[in-house]
Amino acid sequence: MSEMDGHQPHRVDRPAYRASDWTPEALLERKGGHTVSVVVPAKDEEATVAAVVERIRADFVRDGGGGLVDEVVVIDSDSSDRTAEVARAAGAKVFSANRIRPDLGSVPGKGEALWKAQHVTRGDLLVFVDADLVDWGTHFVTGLLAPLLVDDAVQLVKAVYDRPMIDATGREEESGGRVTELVARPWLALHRPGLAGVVQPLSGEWAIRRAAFASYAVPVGYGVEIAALVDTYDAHGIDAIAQVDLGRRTHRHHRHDTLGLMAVQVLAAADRRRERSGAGPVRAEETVGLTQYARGQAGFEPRVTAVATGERPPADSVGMPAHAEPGPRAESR
Ligand SMILES: O=c1ccn([C@@H]2O[C@H](COP(=O)(O)OP(=O)(O)O)[C@@H](O)[C@H]2O)c(=O)[nH]1
Ligand SMILES: O=C(O)[C@@H](COP(=O)(O)O)O[C@H]1O[C@H](CO)[C@@H](O)[C@H](O)[C@H]1O
Repeated sequence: MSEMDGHQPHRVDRPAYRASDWTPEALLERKGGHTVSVVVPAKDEEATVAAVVERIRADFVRDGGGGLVDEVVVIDSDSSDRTAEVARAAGAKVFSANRIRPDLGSVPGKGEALWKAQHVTRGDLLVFVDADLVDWGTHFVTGLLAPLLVDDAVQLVKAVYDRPMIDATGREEESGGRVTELVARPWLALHRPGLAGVVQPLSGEWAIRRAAFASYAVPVGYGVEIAALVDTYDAHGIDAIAQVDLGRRTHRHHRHDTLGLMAVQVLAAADRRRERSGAGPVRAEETVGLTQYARGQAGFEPRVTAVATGERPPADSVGMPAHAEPGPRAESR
């Protein structure tokens, strides 16, 4: 296993690593023959997309080439606002998702944007960053790239961060990641317990080797992240997945009703992969360990809860014991 600045690259079975442990300069020395495309999927993000593009370009793109990042590409999903214009003005290469490979048609969705991005980017390393970020930093890019540059075994890098929900008054009201907590983590607990160590399975900031991503089927909607995670695990094993602690991230949040739509897409993508191993229907164990996370002294610490998932047989299938009379004999006095 290679080292960077005296540190071991992060593995899922270890505490998430900190982005600050890799300097841009040290990473640039390790870049070698790699090319890096930062891809920003955007739908109606005119308020935030320019800052995302400008800050990444300013820190990592050199106009003559040779920077840590070779291109910043915005994939516009039919925005109804000025997303494409402001992104282009910020220096991004901007493509309209439905104009990429028109021979293949077009459907709305984030996964569609990321799948089509493969046809208009040239990096062998792809870094995906959402366009609606508010509280973030360009260390997101170095942190996500580092494990791919220092360890050939790593195929996918997932962001780990605090995800506070900020209300209209700017007050932090609770933690975000509602589909993560209510859909993704429970599904992983039931069907891929080996991925319980992934702190943010749906994080929208992630990096992947193009060759791996290009070998996966990609859900057209919000199932793209859970799919890439499960596909990497199934194809390359747990050691191909790294996590990096990026500190804190806030973004524009969905209303609850639209989260339902996202949940359907995450579940549909996951369920398509549930029985991939051909092992037949997954027997729900009597109890399942649900792993949840809270940030502690040493980073994100897991808390595992045994959740009862067993079932009783139909009542009419269990005969009464010979001596017992039917009726509420167990009534407490
Ligand atoms: O059809 C879509 C839906 C979403 N997005 C982008 O994908 C990212 C994540 O989407 P969203 O913010 O809706 O999800 P959340 O982060 O709130 O779960 C954002 O940059 C969106 O602009 C996109 O490019 N096309
Ligand atoms: O993590 C989640 O539960 C969802 C919703 O987050 P919030 O409840 O709005 O903070 O957000 C993530 O999931 C989406 C589906 O994978 C990704 O596309 C988003 O980028 C990511 O923020």
